[in-house]
Amino acid sequence: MMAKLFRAVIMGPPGSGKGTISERIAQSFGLKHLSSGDFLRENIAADTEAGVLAKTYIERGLMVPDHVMTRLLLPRLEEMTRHSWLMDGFPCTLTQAKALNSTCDLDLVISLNIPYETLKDRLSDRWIHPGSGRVYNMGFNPPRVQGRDDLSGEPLIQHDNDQPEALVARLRHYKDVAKPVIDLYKSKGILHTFSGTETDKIWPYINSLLSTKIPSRPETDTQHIPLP
Ligand SMILES: Nc1ncnc2c1ncn2[C@@H]1O[C@H](COP(=O)(O)OP(=O)(O)OP(=O)(O)O)[C@@H](O)[C@H]1O
Ligand SMILES: Nc1nc2c(ncn2[C@@H]2O[C@H](COP(=O)(O)OP(=O)(O)O)[C@@H](O)[C@H]2O)c(=O)[nH]1
Repeated sequence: MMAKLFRAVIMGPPGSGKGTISERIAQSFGLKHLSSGDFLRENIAADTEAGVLAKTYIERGLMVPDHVMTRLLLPRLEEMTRHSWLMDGFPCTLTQAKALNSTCDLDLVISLNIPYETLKDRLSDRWIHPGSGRVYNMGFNPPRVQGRDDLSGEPLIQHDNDQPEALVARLRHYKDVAKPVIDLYKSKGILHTFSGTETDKIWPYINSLLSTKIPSRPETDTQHIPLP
């Protein structure tokens, strides 16, 4: 059991490696990796009222409105009083960040700062297993069988909005909405920014930062567990 509960958020533009790094953190430090995208997909699959609503936005390549996100996520976080977690994909906006603030005290925020050319290259080569949200990259972490998810064997797909034509608008939007969130966490003294073009080079810095903040690693809690 961890001595003290630890709550962290990872932020960054599309393709910056949030999901990839979150998995490593979950494996190394035993935090639960919570992903807003996974949580939305679960709600969509379960046909919940919020899931049906969220789907109409996601299908159009739009962000889900703040009130839908907070209504979905905050009650689940409130249930996790006995767990340490790392949240990936939430908060995205200042409204979401303020709502999260009223629910819990964050210990740390990781912000990934990755050059545009790198994001473009990675995303144009990102393949996704739509059922689980597992991601692959044909150069960096290819699936064992080309075009197939490692666990289910189901086909992988690419998202239109990962292609360069959509990326510029997505990045501009990310910068606009994320800036006040980053400023908020900076003013609280909990923001740690990591820059670079390769996850494998950034990872040791994140690893050593977290090693100073999370002394022990529980033997349980080692898997990626999407929100229930
Ligand atoms: N915090 C959030 N606020 C609003 N919409 C969200 C949020 N998190 C996820 N979404 C919606 O769910 C979709 C899927 O999210 P997910 O994080 O899996 O993928 P993504 O958009 O490809 O992000 P990234 O490229 O950064 O991994 C998003 O495109 C967006 O429409
Ligand atoms: N070439 C390369 N690809 C990477 C690297 N890190 C992550 N990726 C891939 O880049 C894509 C985006 O990473 P992901 O973790 O999904 O980023 P997110 O959108 O911020 O969650 C995925 O296809 C990853 O497999 C890296 O250092 N080099």
